[in-house]
Amino acid sequence: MPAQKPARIPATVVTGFLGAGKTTLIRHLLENARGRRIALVINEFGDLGVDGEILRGCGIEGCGAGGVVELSNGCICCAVADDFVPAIEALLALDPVPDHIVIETSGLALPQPLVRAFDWPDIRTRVTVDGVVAVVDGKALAEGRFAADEGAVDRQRAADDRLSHATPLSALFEDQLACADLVLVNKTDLLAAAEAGAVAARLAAAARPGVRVVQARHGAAAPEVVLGLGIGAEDDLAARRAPHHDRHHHHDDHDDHHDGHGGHGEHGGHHHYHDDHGHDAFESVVLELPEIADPAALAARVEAAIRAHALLRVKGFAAVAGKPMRLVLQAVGPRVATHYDRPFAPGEARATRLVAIAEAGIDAAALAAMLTAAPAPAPAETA
Ligand SMILES: Nc1nc2c(ncn2[C@@H]2O[C@H](COP(=O)(O)OP(=O)(O)OP(=O)(O)O)[C@@H](O)[C@H]2O)c(=O)[nH]1
Repeated sequence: MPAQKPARIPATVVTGFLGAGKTTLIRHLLENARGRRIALVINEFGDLGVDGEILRGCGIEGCGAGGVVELSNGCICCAVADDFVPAIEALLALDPVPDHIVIETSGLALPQPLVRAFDWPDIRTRVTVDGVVAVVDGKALAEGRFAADEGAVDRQRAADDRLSHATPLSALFEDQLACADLVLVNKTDLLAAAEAGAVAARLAAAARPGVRVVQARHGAAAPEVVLGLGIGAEDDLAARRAPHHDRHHHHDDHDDHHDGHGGHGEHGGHHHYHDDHGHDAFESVVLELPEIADPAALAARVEAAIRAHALLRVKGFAAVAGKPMRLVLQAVGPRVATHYDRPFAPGEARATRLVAIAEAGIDAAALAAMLTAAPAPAPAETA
């Protein structure tokens, strides 16, 4: 007979903007789980499944052994009852049941509708929200990338004074922060100690009173700090609303305006995130490329595309001619990084696929042309 489990399984919701380090944190938690069975629910924007792949491909023993469920739809919101409840039920049906559930939300998702989903009658009796952890890219914050005055969107906003003055970026960031029970200032390796301290102080002032702010490098926070907060977040949702909703807002229940069913464009997946004003605030474009010759040339093209199209995030995998290993490409803001993670499995397609995410209005065709443009001839290999 399986050991007696507590009445309700704790679930930790990991929120945080695109590229803040959610997957990195979760990987660290799994590496340090010490026998605790952690099940994952991964919800990504864009339909590439990169995070699940990274977590499964990490080669850590027991990594994701507690079960991994992917919700392919980037926005957990009104689609919740369709996708989310069965995902949780699948994890609850595991034998033995997981000790803890960790949910990685998409970097563009609001945590509030997800927490609300735990109020669903069939879920509520069996799972409780242990806590909401907001991972923040300390470097991006220090560089002002979430500042409320970011150009393009403000112009659009100026044309419609019904709207709040928060940009989709800053509004989303505020929402994620307002929902947090713990804030993890990540990427402090890229900051001087004083800068990191200043960012942490700013976040502590912006978060709800009493919320702990801790600093981390490469998501390295101890499981004891992140898991087991025991909050029961589903019971105090009303307190978890960002101030910008009160400034100009008239919707009775804005969270339900999110539409998880992103439209599908011609570029193999074109997702939209609707902000709470009903705009398509963000979009993703999935690009399929042939095997590439030169990782550095790909990285250079991605870097140029980030500048040209103001991309917020690019990630994916590439097959490099002559290399048995799969290349992972990651870009957050202006920086592009690549590394090889694992060999392609026998029979696995040697595909190159990238997902690019930007604020709405991106010219997907021009972006695709830019990234798929025939590269300059690769430098001749010397034997
Ligand atoms: N220098 C530095 N890089 C980091 C740190 N944490 C994560 N990264 C890198 O930042 C990139 C994004 O990290 P992820 O963990 O994938 O971020 P994420 O929040 O899961 O991203 P999305 O799922 O796309 O929203 C990766 O290239 C990481 O290796 C950190 O503390 N310092």
